[in-house]
Amino acid sequence: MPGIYVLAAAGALALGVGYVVILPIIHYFYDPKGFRKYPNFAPLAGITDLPYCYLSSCGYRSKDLYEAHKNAPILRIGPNNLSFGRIGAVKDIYGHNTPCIKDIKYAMTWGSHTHLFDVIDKADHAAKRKRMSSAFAIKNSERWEHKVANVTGRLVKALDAHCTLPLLPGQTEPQAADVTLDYNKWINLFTIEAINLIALSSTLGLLEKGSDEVTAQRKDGTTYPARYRKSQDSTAHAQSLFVWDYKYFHWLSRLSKLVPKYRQMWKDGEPWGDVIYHQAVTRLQRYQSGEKLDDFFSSLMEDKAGHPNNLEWGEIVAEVGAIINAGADTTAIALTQVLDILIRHPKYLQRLREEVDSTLDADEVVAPYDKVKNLPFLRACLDEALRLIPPTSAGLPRRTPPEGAQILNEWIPGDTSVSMTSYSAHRDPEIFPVPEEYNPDRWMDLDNRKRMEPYFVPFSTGARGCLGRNITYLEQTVVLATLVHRYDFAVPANWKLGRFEAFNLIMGEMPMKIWRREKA
Ligand code: HEM
Repeated sequence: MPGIYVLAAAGALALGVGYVVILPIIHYFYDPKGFRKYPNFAPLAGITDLPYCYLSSCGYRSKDLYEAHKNAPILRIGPNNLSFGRIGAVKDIYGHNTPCIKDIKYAMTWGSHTHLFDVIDKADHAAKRKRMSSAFAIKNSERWEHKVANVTGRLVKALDAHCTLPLLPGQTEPQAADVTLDYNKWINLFTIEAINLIALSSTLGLLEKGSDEVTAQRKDGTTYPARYRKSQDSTAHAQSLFVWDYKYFHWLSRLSKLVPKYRQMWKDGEPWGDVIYHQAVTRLQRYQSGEKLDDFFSSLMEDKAGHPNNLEWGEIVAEVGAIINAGADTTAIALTQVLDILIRHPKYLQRLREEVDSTLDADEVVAPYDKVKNLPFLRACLDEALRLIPPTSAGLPRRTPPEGAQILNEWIPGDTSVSMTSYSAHRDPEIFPVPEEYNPDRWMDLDNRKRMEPYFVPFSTGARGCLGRNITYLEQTVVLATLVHRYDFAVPANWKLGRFEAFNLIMGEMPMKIWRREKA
């Protein structure tokens, strides 16, 4: 009798191995889509998605892909997954007329309801986008300037408390005791507060307590303390390692919990859903008590004429999550990078200061948006940083329609996963000469700007392009102008900003000495 069990177990094992290993190998040689003509990004990429998962654990996936694309316009990065490395692919994959839709990668992390960011179906997306787009329109975004000014004022108060005396004449490096600030931490607290105020009229008090500790709430109503940024980043980090293998994502996620490092990562990420839920419930209670507030939540609940949208509660929670998720870390990454780059390019920092100083009064604390929104060099500095290191550098996965699609003059069969990184797009030397150089001047000539803009895709492009563009420029413009007007900065010698690419980049600490400028 035991022999039968052994035989059955051996049979099951053989079937399992056949399914997981042998079938993909047969499929690779059978090659129904003709993908073997494309170079593999890694030796086994035609057979399994695991090499791409491995690449995701290495640090900066998009940068590595860019290097690999130098000799190959199209790379096979998984059995059914092609990466494009020439700029013409941007329009074909992401442009307004693309037949491609978001790939099933987005469905891997669906909750009970889809939201604006992860919905795949075109009609469902159009309905969601229409509901939210008036709130995101430039006129409305600018209406929220007072919210951005409020949070910037609170950031200034916190930074003032970290100020030290100016560097001595001739001193180029800060003393260790003067490095009082992790700028990246504070700018994250700023963007979390800003998006929660804009989206939900909520103030979390993070800039006052200097930490990301908030309340999380389970579906049964019980609450517990949680870390906002840590749970958001850990979720993003853990998901980004395995999500590229659509077939085995859930298995790999479970298996990874056997490794202490990943188990801890998933655990740290657990409160994220409950953090969002608490924010949504708190705002709903205010809505139900009749408070009239000017924020995104109001657009979710009612249309412009004040008629109820009658969304299911699960969808409301999902949309709240999408906005506060998409709207904070991206802007924090941009603001961290641009300051880091400017500190390393003092001549541009000086030019920016002169431009900002020429429009702000010496004692003005928070830069009024009206005064700084059209400063050309300020915008050039921001755009050049977004070009050089896009906060979302990643190849955003799209899926060709069943009948296939023409990409980069190649016919790509249906239901294929396709992508191009903005990191590569921004390095096309024909469009952006000397692409590795930080050169804000390339944005100063209007004709040149017009020529580059179609290929400048930090916010992606087309129907699925970023809706929060106006809001992030509002935040970035006000904050950067305020900071360079009021402070001077120095970072330790030999220190380098750390980056890990999850879906967006996750930035390391930015240790800094900060002091008030004499004239401000
Ligand atoms: C520097 C800042 C930002 C960058 C670099 C950025 C980048 C992007 C990118 C690349 C996408 C496309 C993602 C994809 O196809 O998977 C996107 C979509 C989106 N972003 Fe942003 N974003 C930024 C700020 C914001 C802000 C502040 C908000 C909200 C207030 C926001 C809300 C959204 C939403 C809702 C979508 C989904 C749009 C749709 O699918 O219709 N983003 N963003």
